Amino acid sequence: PTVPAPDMDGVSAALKAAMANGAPGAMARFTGPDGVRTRTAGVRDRVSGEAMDTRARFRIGSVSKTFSSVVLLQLADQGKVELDAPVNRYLPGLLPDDRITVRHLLTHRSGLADYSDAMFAKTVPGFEAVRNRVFTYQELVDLSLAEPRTTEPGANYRYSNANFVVVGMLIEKITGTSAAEQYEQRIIKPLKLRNTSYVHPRTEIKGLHVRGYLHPDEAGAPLVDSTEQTGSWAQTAGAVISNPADLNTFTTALMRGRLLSPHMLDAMTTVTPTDTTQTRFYGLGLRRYDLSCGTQVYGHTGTVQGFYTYAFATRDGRRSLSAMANASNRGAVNTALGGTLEAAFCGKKAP
Ligand SMILES: C[C@@H](NC(=O)[C@@H](C)NC(=O)CCCC[C@H](NC(=O)C[NH3+])C(=O)[O-])C(=O)O
Repeated sequence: PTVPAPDMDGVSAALKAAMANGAPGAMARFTGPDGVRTRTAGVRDRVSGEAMDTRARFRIGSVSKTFSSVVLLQLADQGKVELDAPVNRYLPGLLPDDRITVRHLLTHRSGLADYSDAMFAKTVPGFEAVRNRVFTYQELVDLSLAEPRTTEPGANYRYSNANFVVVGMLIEKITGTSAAEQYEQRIIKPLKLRNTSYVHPRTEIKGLHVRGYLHPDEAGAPLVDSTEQTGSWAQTAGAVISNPADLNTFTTALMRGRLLSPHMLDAMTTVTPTDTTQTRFYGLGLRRYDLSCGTQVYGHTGTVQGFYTYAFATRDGRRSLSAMANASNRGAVNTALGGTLEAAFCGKKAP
């Protein structure tokens, strides 16, 4: 069946809207049956004034959760972990409730509180306090367990970074190697993602990269260059670095069944609603957005200091889009950037 061509003017308009709302720059890369289309706006570095560049690397935030989910689901495919088993079977005594299962982590239904809410209640002080800190997984889990749980296990969707920190612990316990090693072996090398890395706790982004800018809570206060950070507060929940081409390669390979068995990919894309709009859903470490033209796209969003990211593909993997704006703590930028999805996947609005 023919699919609508991407509305790249609409994509550009969304990037410009992201800038108008406070991003120094933004970019998008669409991959489809007619090839690759890219658009950029503004700068990747406010000091040098160097233009945004779709080859440049950046922090992808929670798109990392989909990388972590793929690794764990590959282990499930290999029979090394059972999704409906208690987490405590693999990490004895870690969680105070044996009813919390591996699947509850991947669907954000564990009830484990998100420690990042308190950590970043004051945006810039919170960031400055952790940007050079190295946390153990256990320290992050302890921060979560210090707060009340947010739901009975399995009862409600409650997004939490803690879930994917525990996923990182599971990956390392089950494989006996680091998450970095597992990303490399199972995703980065097989897909030849030459601009994707997990360098936690190193703070710099190697090679050609975008600088990210954090908006302070106080109106009118100067932007904070948040490019260098350990990302240790997020780790397997948000510390992967990538670029638009690699993200499109990743989401399309995932949807085309190159990373998981058909059974496991079906499990991953089996979703439940995350809100009452009936257009936003979550599966296993994967979001589904239902667009106005009826197209359903699968992937993840990312928010990390200085960077907003969208990385989505159609279920058949024939079309993908990744978009990034180098600002954060500015919801209007994130919303504007999200406009790239409708433009790219639904095409030009009928006149
Ligand atoms: C929601 C998003 N989640 C993620 O990407 C994870 C890794 N990021 C967060 O939890 C946001 C942490 C605060 C960022 C900071 N905000 C504040 O400090 C607010 N006081 C900022 O905006 O940079 C997702 O799944 O799409």
